[in-house]
Amino acid sequence: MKKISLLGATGSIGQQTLDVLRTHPEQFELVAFSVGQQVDAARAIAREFSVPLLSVANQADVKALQEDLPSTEVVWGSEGLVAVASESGADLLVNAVLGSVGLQPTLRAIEKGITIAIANKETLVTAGHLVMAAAKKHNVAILPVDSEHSALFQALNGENPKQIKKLVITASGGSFRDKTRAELEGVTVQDALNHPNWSMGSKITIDSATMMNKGLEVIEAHVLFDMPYSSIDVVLHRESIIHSMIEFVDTSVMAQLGTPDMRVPIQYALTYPDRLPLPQAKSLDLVEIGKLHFEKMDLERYKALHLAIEAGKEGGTATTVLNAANEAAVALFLQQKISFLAIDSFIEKALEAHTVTANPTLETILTVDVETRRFVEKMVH
Ligand SMILES: NC(=O)C1=CN([C@@H]2O[C@H](COP(=O)(O)OP(=O)(O)OC[C@H]3O[C@@H](n4cnc5c(N)ncnc54)[C@H](OP(=O)(O)O)[C@@H]3O)[C@@H](O)[C@H]2O)C=CC1
Ligand SMILES: CC(=O)[C@@H](O)[C@H](O)COP(=O)(O)O
Ligand SMILES: [Mn+2]
Repeated sequence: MKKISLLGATGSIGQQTLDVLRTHPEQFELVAFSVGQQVDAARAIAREFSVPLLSVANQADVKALQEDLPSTEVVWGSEGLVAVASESGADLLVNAVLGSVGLQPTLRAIEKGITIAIANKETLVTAGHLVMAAAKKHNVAILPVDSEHSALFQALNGENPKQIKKLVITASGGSFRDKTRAELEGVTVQDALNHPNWSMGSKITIDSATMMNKGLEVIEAHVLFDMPYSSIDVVLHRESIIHSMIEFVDTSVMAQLGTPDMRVPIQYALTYPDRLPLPQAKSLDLVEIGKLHFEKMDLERYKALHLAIEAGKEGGTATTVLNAANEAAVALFLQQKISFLAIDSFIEKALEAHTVTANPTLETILTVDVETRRFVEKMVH
């Protein structure tokens, strides 16, 4: 039995992780999990999987949950996330929490030698150098869950990374892929949440619509595969069937394909290097699909992708600012306090106002993260 801890159990990735655990009860044991606000769902998960450790976001929820769940220790807040990640005796942490709040639990789990299955891309964007250095020091595997990075990892399949010529990351184009930039004036939250191919949490769905998701993924690929930005391409592929590709030095291209279903990369990270059947996933039928389409990515149309690539090239705290500004701006858009087009202009302003620190410490990253969120929030008041 592999012991699993799960950050973000009530989210889109968290729920699909639980679905994988339900499919293979003989393989996996859930030893700890966290939620944010959804305490009723937490109660149900703790009971269904008989979980000994649970963390919630708010201290106010602890007492009632503890009374209802006598066999579960209930903890809370940022220390609670660290406890779930690193103090539950897990063999593997699935980090499916949203945002850079996932950074410290990830670092603490790595220090304990726990394998990391990472969906939480914000952690790799805000402080990828710290995560990868810690993983190297403690000889811990960082297994990608994000569909594109899982695809790259599967396409690489243990071959020598030095023989990669370039990575090609595919992008669906998001909710507004058929609109010009001028047509984005006045689009609503509801319009933006209507992703053509994937059912995901709100924040990442907005990131897909701005194309910041692909920007974060380019940085994530740079961090995970140690590739220069000049060797990472993005191509628009509206069907989301090819999840990404690697071109090797001899021009041979390895791609990973499949119906868009996050349970596949989630399960692969849980079972790696083995595979297990996943009966609920639909087999790919290329004849039924007929045609796959590819288009050049327009960096003027998708300003957020351009900002992300530039921040990635700059390095240091530039990606911390990019991520924190994006998290804050997307939250404001979801609260209908700013327009869709304000998202990338707020991020641009935050980047312009920031003086980059190279090779930042954890303390610097946490400070820059907080300051950037304040900077963005002040722009609406
Ligand atoms: N959804 C997808 O298909 C994909 C997602 N990802 C990445 O995976 C991560 C999760 O995405 P997704 O599942 O869509 O997100 P969701 O919004 O669906 O879920 C987020 C989870 O994190 C919890 N959470 C949010 N904020 C906090 C906080 N401050 N403290 C503690 N817990 C918190 C939520 O708790 P609650 O709901 O109880 O408040 C929930 O369990 C993101 O980094 C995303 O980019 C990557 C690839 C694909
Ligand atoms: C499922 C997944 O990995 C998402 O990150 C997905 O890639 C979003 O789609 P686009 O950002 O390509 O629209
Ligand atoms: Mn992705």
